Amino acid sequence: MASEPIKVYLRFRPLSNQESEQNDDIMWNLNKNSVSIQAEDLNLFINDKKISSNYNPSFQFDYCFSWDSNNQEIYAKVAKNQVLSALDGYNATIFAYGQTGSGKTYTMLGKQEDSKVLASRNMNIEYSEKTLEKNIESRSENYEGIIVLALEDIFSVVKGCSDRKFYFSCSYMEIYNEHVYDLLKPPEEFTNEILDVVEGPGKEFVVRGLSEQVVSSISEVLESLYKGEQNRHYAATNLNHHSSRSHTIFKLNVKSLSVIPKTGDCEESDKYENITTESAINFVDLAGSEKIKTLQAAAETEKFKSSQFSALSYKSDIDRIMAEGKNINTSLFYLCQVINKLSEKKLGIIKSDSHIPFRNSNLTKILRSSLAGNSRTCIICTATAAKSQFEQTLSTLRFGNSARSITNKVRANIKTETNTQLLLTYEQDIASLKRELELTYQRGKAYSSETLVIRQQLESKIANMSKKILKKNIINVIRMVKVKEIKELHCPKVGNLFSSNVSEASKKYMTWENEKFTDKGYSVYKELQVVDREKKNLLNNIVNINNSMNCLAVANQSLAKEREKYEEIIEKAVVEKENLEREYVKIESEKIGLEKMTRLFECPEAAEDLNDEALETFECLLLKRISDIKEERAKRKYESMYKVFLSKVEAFV
Ligand SMILES: Nc1ncnc2c1ncn2[C@@H]1O[C@H](COP(=O)(O)OP(=O)(O)OP(=O)(O)O)[C@@H](O)[C@H]1O
Repeated sequence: MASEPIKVYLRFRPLSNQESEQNDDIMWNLNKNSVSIQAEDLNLFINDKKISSNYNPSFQFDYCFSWDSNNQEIYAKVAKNQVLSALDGYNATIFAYGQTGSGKTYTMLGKQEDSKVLASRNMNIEYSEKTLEKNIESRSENYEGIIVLALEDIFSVVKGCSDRKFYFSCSYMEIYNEHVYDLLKPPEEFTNEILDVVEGPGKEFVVRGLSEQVVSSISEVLESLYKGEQNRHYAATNLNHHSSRSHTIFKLNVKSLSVIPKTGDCEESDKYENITTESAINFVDLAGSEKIKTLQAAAETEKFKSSQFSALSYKSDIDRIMAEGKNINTSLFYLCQVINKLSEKKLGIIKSDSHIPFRNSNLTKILRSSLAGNSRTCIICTATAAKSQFEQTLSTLRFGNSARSITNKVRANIKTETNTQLLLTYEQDIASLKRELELTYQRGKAYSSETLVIRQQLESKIANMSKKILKKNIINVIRMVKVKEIKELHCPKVGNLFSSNVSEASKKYMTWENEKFTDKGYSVYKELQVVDREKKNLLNNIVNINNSMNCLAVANQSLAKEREKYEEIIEKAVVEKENLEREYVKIESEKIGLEKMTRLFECPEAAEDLNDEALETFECLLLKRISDIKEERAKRKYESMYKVFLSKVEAFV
């Protein structure tokens, strides 16, 4: 995750007719990246005690656009990169902040006429591919705002992307008097339902029940946008006869899918990787702040009165405008509070774990992920350089300056999945859609027309996903069958077990190819599943037998080794036994000889019975015995004499 500062830009609008008529003057000095008060005006304000003498306000921005800049320049410098990076999985937020009549809506939506005229004008635009190219080429001639310019860029890039498939959906919400409304509802249903802002699992706030329109072309997106514009709250204020009385967020969700071959060994069914990106671009047009006393003055002008029909409606309209103004100011106050806290945290003025009051308003809840989350965010501060609006402009500049120190943690939302994982994701999506559907039923609105529409949408999504899963499952089964066919070539025994099932399955695959998702196709698929199960069982058996055989082979090997060991021992024992036998024979014969000798000594006359050879042997033995005895005696005698000699030598020494 990379840290990325929120980019903050300043845009001054030209002086309005009203300002020019009142001979208002431009009082700000603009540089590329900074803005300050012109020297003569500074002295004037100090003399009038509007600012203190030691205060010379100068504010830094990522870029300051002067009153003669047009929307195309702003878009190219501020939003283009952010918008296009959404196609690579980065979330983006572009929002306009400034006092009423400073040019926020002009920047986001372009030159506004009456909203209904605008809506019908734009809804009639047929955004053919030619129109798209022509618009991009001749941008300086038109008045389109950042949203349209961004859409033109997005759809032009997508058109040139042949290796990726893109999916878009959009939503459009309004926060009016602190209530959230779905601007994409039909006008007659629009104000009926106030939507809840709830905390999602990823700690992100989401608007429950906000509708999402699936769109696939620029004209479809614009149709939704201008449909929503028709629902939006506008009123006349002192500075703007067509003032937005609500904050709006137009969100474009972008998903893309590309499939690439996988390298390395892998299952047949996982030979490809599916790379998906998922992102959202938020276009935020805030309502403009206005001093309450200015609002009151505006409400009481003749111009305003003449636009009303009765005294009663006049009174209630004043009350409404005052309430709107207070709500706008309150929510903008909470937004400033959040921006200031985030900035102080970043600058180390407050602790890094300090509480940021996002929960104070729906606006700050919804903008949390853009101001302190995963989003490439840029803020366009719109203002007037007119002297009469000095205080409001100063407050906008302060807001921008604080926002510049905030950083977000940004990462691309990219997922790489194999077919199996993708299937799992689809299954999980289906499960969560089913849960959502179940919840909708439980809320007891199952039979209201609105719920029926949601249900139909969810059911069609489920049906689409089920079809995808079904198709992928069948492809997997076919692939496995093919693998078995190949195995059959190499392992005929196993092959025989399968051959009948395989050819049966192949035939059924052909049937399926022809009949796709008809009932027959579905029953073929079911049968294929049975074949698949049988095949798996057989394979399991073979694996088990193989395992047993392996065990036996191992046991056999260790027995052979044991046997070799014992054979060696036996061989040695045999040799030893033979040696012992020989020894025994020798000892036995010696014993016999000695016994005979003993007998001859005891009875010498017995020698007369001996033959010549035995007599000679006896003689040899006798002589040897005598010589041994003599030798023994001589040795003993010598040893005793040597001892005597040694003792004498010792005695002598
Ligand atoms: N840069 C600009 N060039 C020419 N005209 C502009 C420019 N910015 C604003 N205007 C004009 O000023 C008027 C007020 O602008 P816009 O409605 O955009 O203000 P806003 O900030 O959205 O006000 P609010 O908060 O009250 O809705 C409009 O008539 C618009 O056409």
